[in-house]
Amino acid sequence: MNPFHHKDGELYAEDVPLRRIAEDVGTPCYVYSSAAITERYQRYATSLSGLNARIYYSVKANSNQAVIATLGRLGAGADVVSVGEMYRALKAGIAAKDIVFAGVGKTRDEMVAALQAGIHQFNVESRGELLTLNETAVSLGKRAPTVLRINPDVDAKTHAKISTGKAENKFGIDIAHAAEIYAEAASLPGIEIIGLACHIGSQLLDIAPYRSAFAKLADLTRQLRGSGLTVGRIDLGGGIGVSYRGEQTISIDDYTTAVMETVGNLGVQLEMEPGRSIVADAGLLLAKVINVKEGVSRKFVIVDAAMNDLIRPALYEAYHEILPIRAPGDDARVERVDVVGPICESGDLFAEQRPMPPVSPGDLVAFCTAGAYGAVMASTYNTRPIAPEVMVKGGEYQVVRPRLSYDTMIGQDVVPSWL
Ligand SMILES: Cc1ncc(COP(=O)(O)O)c(C=O)c1O
Ligand SMILES: N[C@@H](CCCC[NH3+])C(=O)O
Repeated sequence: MNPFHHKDGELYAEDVPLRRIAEDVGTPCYVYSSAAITERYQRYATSLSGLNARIYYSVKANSNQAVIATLGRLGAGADVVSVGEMYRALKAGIAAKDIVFAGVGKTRDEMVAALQAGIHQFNVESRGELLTLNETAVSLGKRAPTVLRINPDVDAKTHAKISTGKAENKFGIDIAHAAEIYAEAASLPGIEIIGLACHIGSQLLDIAPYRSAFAKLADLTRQLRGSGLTVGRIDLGGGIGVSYRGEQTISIDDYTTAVMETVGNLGVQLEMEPGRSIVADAGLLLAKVINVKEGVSRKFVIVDAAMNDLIRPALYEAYHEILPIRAPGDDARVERVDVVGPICESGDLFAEQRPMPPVSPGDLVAFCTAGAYGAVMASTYNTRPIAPEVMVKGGEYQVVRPRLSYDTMIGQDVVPSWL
């Protein structure tokens, strides 16, 4: 289902006209569809239902508590990468026993907080981290439930900045060192070593890298078991890509087949950490055209959203479809424009030479597929308030994070008395 659709010439989110949200909440603002989030999650749950598998929603993709709570109520756990995310997940109603803590640089304080909370699992990414976790757990009289995140040295064939499974990436324990470190983990009093994990990257469009990574984990599992070690769990990470501009992506059923054919007969508990594929196309960024400027060589559409609200185009040259809220008529002209924000950087560019129906100041536009890695990556650069977030359910909507006020932003600075 597409939660965003034109009706009577206007773009709606479920049963709510986006124009009404813009008038009520102001722009820019993020809008999420709870029906779409629910449906995206259910697709995973249904497809994986024949397997011994559990879904830990990757909170980094969209950590609004309304989103986490929606997924928690459907049965998802949470994959977090900081204690801040752990606190958010807990506050949104996810139990500590349903939280997985991944990340390449967990601090000792974070380990203490997660051990005291009693989380489900630590995904450990290096020998140094393993030893620190051991010491920390022993000092608290606890054992840390642990899986080792393996770097399988597989090319995920995605953008270099979001590829995580090659040996040159900072993530995970090199597969060549995995057996030795796993055996060491099994000997440590503060570590309960349970299994393995991997996550080879984000926005994967091809199933082949998954197959080779999972096959490597299956071989490693057999090798470890051959040396008398126990491997009871494998966390397969996230990464399934979404279609930003009509590209073909991996179907969840094909993914499930690849899982079954590689690690499905090892008798282990399986875990997945999807983020983007659950929330990306369940959200959009709503903005207003401030001005249309005719340059010598180009036409610029200047909108009130900027790279501080949605950084993906500036950071990864990512494509987001831009839809006018008023549906263009059949005979509408199309013109090539640069869509830019008001920030003082030439990189504050959402789209270059994009064919679009003509728009005028005051018109509303939507940046599509912005539910993942949108609001969570926002900043206050240029002292721009963080955009509010709105969740829609059927004909209802609610602001799930208000716009940050200027007073809140500016009020945090302290001018030293000794100046
Ligand atoms: C360890 C880990 N798990 C899960 C995810 C979620 O990935 P995605 O949003 O691509 O599904 C990420 C982000 O890439 C990650 O680093
Ligand atoms: N921020 C990235 C995804 C990073 C995935 C996190 N490991 C994006 O917007 O595509």
